[in-house]
Amino acid sequence: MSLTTTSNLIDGKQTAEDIKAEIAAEVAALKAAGKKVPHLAAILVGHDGGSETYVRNKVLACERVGFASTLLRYEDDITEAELLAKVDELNHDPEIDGFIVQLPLPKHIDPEKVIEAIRPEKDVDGFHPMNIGRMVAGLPALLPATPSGIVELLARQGIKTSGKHCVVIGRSNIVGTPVSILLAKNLDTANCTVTLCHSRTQNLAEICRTADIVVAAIGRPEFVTGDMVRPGAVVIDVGTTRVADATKKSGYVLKGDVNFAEVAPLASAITPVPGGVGPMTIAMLLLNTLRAAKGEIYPR
Ligand SMILES: Nc1nc2c(c(=O)[nH]1)N[C@@H](CN(C=O)c1ccc(C(=O)N[C@@H](CCC(=O)O)C(=O)O)cc1)CN2
Ligand SMILES: [Mg+2]
Repeated sequence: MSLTTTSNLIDGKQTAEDIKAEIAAEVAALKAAGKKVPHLAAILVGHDGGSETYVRNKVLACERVGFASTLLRYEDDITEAELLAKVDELNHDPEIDGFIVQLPLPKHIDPEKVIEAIRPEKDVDGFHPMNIGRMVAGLPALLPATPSGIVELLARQGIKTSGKHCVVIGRSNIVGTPVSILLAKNLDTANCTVTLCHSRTQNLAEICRTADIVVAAIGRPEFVTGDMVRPGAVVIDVGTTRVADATKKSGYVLKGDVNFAEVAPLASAITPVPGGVGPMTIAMLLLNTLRAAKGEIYPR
């Protein structure tokens, strides 16, 4: 049987819609019970095109599920001290259940310092060391959205992970490192044997070919080529790089970290870009906001 058909596509967009419908039903129930609806705030610094899109989509997603949302925009000359003061205001604002600071930040601002300044119970990105530490320890935590979105996507597609060899390419704090930890956890939706590869890994292609599941999160367009993937592997593409293309109205095309034309015919299942992991990131952010509002992880 040929695997070259679209039947091996993992529809992250639809899965994210399903999750949003579940969240919307919970919000409707909260409303019906006379309770406050969850309120997400987002801080956006500067005018990066990708960040503008992602934050806009986060605000639209809040509307979709019935959350309140607040967007706080600052120019890219905001000082680190000023930004930390805004974070502190949100930390102490009883109306706000959770908030994010969109990354990347301008070079003069230390993202680690900003992330550490967010109260863990409002850290709906799941980036604070307290949430990362709790995740590593297997304690209830607000989990980082893209990693938990990948695990959820595999689970909802019925893709078996237990005992499988998963090769993660990329060790960022946002995706590669946390997803490698999550996938190795003793959970029904994980239980993988994980190899974490990065820019210094030797024999990367060879290691990749041993994978049952490849997670490409290296931020290099079309890095994973056909010769790196074992026929029948599951391929999860986290990359969303805007590559200049004068023939497009937008001036760019969106490229994943996987050479889709080469890899899709080999893979038993593969996420597209767009429409794969990206929408799951936003759905899981909403889920974290609901959890924060309900005090599920850190009781109020
Ligand atoms: N504070 C945060 N900053 C960043 C995060 C994050 O989780 N929190 N992750 C990425 C960007 N990101 C979310 O913020 C994100 C990236 C991509 C998508 C997405 O839906 N992509 C679409 C395509 C959209 C487009 O046209 O560009 C897709 O893949 O279908 C959502 C969220 C870095 N920063
Ligand atoms: Mg995607």
